[in-house]
Amino acid sequence: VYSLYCMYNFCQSESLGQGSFTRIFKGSKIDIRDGERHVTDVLLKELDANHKNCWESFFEAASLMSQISHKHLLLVYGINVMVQEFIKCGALDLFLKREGSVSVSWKLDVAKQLASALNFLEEKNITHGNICAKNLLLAREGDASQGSSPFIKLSDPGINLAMLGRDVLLDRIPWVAPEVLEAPERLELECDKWSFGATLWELFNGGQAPLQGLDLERKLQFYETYKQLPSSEWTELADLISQCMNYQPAFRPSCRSIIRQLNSLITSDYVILHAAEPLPD
Ligand SMILES: N#Cc1ccc(Nc2nc(N)cc(-n3cnc(CCO)c3)n2)cc1
Repeated sequence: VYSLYCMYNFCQSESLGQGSFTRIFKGSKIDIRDGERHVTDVLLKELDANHKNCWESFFEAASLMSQISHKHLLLVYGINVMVQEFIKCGALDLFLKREGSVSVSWKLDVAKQLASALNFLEEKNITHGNICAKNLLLAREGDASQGSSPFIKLSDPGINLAMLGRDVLLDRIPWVAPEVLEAPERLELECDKWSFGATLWELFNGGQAPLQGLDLERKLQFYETYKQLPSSEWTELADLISQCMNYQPAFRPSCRSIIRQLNSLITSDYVILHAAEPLPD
């Protein structure tokens, strides 16, 4: 395998000028092979903003060049780099593990933001297919004492579920909805509701992965015997999670119902009793 792990980093400062539609930068490609770092100088060619409309031909040319090789032809290392906005605090699961205790209202705020992102996707009839705390990025940590609240962004779903091998799907239990295991090519909106339930569970369990440590056989049995995740002592929350994780897709709540139930959770006295930050005196 040529390069197991390849990270591009390029410094905007080393702009080498302009092509006709492109800007070019000097960068370095870092490969780690047999535990050694190999740094290769690269040139990064970026389609400039006002020519985004011809990116197909830009990529076509690049992919053509990357498929052939000749000593007098330029080597194109790759074009499959997704460039995302860098989100300040990274993935939510790691944040929750690092942070330990965040307040119940902080968690409900994050849950509501995810629910509104799902509501938006539902209105567009778009199924995400990979809702989990790992794919929630924390743009703003939020600080109760400063009165600022957290702000999350849902990451891309990654490779389509239908393209993944069965073991990968099994390993995604309990985030992947049971019906998806049998027909991963027929993704319906309801499967995001199931994953929302599993993500709520992560959110209220310090970011730990549900069913962690179970092997694939036991994970499959969990579905085959219609099991539910260990429920929270907060019964209204446990109810919402089990409604979302209903084995009958049609019985799962709509996004509007999820948002309504989250709003009533926010007003419940459980929040006051379990505020992680000291109560205002
Ligand atoms: N310490 C630290 C730290 C790490 C990362 C970021 N920022 C950032 N920005 C993004 N656009 C995507 C991600 N990201 C993280 N894990 C995944 C894979 C699962 O989705 C994606 N992280 C900020 C701080």
